[in-house]
Amino acid sequence: MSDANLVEIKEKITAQHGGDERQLDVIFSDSPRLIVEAPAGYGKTTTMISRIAYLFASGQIPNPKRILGLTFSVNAALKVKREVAGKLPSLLGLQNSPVSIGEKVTITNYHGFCKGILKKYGYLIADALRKDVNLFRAVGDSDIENQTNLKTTLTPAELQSLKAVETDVKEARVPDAQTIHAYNDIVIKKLLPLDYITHNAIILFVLEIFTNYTEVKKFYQSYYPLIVVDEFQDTNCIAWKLLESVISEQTQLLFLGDSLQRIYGFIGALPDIMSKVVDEYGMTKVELSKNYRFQNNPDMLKLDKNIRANAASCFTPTIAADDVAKLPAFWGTTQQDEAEQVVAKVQDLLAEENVKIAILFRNRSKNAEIVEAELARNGIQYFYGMFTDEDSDYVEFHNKCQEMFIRRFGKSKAINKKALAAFSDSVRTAYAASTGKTVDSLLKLLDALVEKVSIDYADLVPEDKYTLLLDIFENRQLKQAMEYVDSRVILSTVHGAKGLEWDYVIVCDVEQWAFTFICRDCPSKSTQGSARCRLPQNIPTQMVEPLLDDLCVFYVALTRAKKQVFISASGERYNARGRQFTGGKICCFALVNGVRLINAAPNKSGD
Ligand SMILES: Nc1ncnc2c1ncn2[C@@H]1O[C@H](COP(=O)(O)OP(=O)(O)OP(=O)(O)O)[C@@H](O)[C@H]1O
Repeated sequence: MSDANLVEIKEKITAQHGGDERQLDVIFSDSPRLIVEAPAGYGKTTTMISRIAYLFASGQIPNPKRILGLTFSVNAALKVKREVAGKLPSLLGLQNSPVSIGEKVTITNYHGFCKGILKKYGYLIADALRKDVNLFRAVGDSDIENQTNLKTTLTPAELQSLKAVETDVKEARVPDAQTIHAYNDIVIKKLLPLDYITHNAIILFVLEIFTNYTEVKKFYQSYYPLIVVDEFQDTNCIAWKLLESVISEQTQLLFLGDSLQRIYGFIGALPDIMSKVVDEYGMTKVELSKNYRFQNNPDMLKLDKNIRANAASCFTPTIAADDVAKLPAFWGTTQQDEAEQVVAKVQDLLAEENVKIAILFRNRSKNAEIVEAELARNGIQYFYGMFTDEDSDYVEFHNKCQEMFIRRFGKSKAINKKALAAFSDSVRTAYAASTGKTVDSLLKLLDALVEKVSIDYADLVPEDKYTLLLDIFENRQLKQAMEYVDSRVILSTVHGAKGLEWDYVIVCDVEQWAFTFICRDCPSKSTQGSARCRLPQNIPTQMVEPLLDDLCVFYVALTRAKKQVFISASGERYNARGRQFTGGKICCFALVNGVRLINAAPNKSGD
């Protein structure tokens, strides 16, 4: 490429980024190993997309090498791939489709990456893997016991071995080579013959191949001279081991993430991975400087900054009076009172044209049902998205979809609009006798997803459509299709809302014992007399880590709002078993240094 062309490409990217110097430093960097840590909305994903597009457009990926881009889900990967493809025509003056960039860039998630390797080399450890790995039904290890045919084929000792590895992964301990081999052996001998594979095995098979066949590992190390990872904070221990296996001394790295958005600690996301890799891999750390999501709302900017300052200083930041963020809040004496205020606000906000609102809860509970009933009573249409990954209806629906999908499209992969519509009809028929609202919502999500793939993703090759849909079913990701649902109001858990955004967000039940359970260890838990719960001056050591984990969930909830977030709480709450408690208080997270609650009721102000 000529210098003039390179200058032109750089100028175009600079203009697209509005001259944001920090972002441009990352995009045009010569540094081989970069880690970008930045809060929600600072443009991490946007920067990653431009970096890939720049390297591609400026011809910096020599044939036959590729960039490996890893994201949290195949859905996110697909969006990145489409956006890179979308940028290239303006940079190169050529038409590029996601298919043609696919020759230079592999963008997928950890499981997708491993499946690609197993398709080529799986036969090295199991003959059964000569068959397309996508034809096996993938199950979570914790789900094995719920599948009668799997439970009966495994001896108690084998089941125990599989579970022990699952526990290791959840607790961020990498199993050793011998344990991995023993685990894989059970899956190969007992589960593959029944056409099942486990989520962990998809990665552990590859780790075993890399251990036993170093030439295969070396091939991947040289095939991917640059590895880019988005949402790096959610990498778990086996995914990290996999990544380490494909990093050679020469590999260039770009990791992007935000340690305060790590909300999957409970399933094994490594606690300090963002800081750990800086030294271990000699990475240059870059911080982005501008929040684009909240750029038009000074209070949201302050809120973001101050919550982060609390996390960084173990809740002892010094914040000037001028910098304190106002956070609009509702307080109800009862749950019904809280629900009425939330719904009145929703009605108020809906007057704005095309506005989208999320009502978020930490968990599914009777509290959420009361808000839901109030929405219904006021005739407000809403989408019920209160899923949790462990919910049996939710898991079972994904398993069913996966099974029916593989049966229908596994061999032919002939996916077109008509076939997909027929597929979602057949799932609907399979659930004809079901009356539960979870299944009802899941059927709507399936329709929305199928429509998205049929219309917006019509240009994808059938193989890519197959991979996308199968990944969503395998990894219980239908909740991510909430962004395609045609509903102005959505009820969701915070975990379900990860990576999504709405104009307005109301976070409900921000109460002691409801939003967090660290209260158990808290010396302030029994203080009487105020409707607010403050953190103790000296936080007990055992409380710090769980406190920060829960603060991450609060932070993710707050930062899903593009225009404004509200919180609500009440003196009454119900626990998971429906038991009623009174005398509740607003959770300490909403009262940390640098946050001032203001009355969110329309036309009112003041504390
Ligand atoms: N340089 C820029 N100029 C204008 N808009 C930008 C710029 N960078 C990012 N944005 C916009 O800001 C919003 C947030 O960007 P992006 O999703 O990349 O942030 P993020 O850091 O990945 O956020 P999160 O951590 O929540 O996933 C997007 O709407 C994006 O288009």
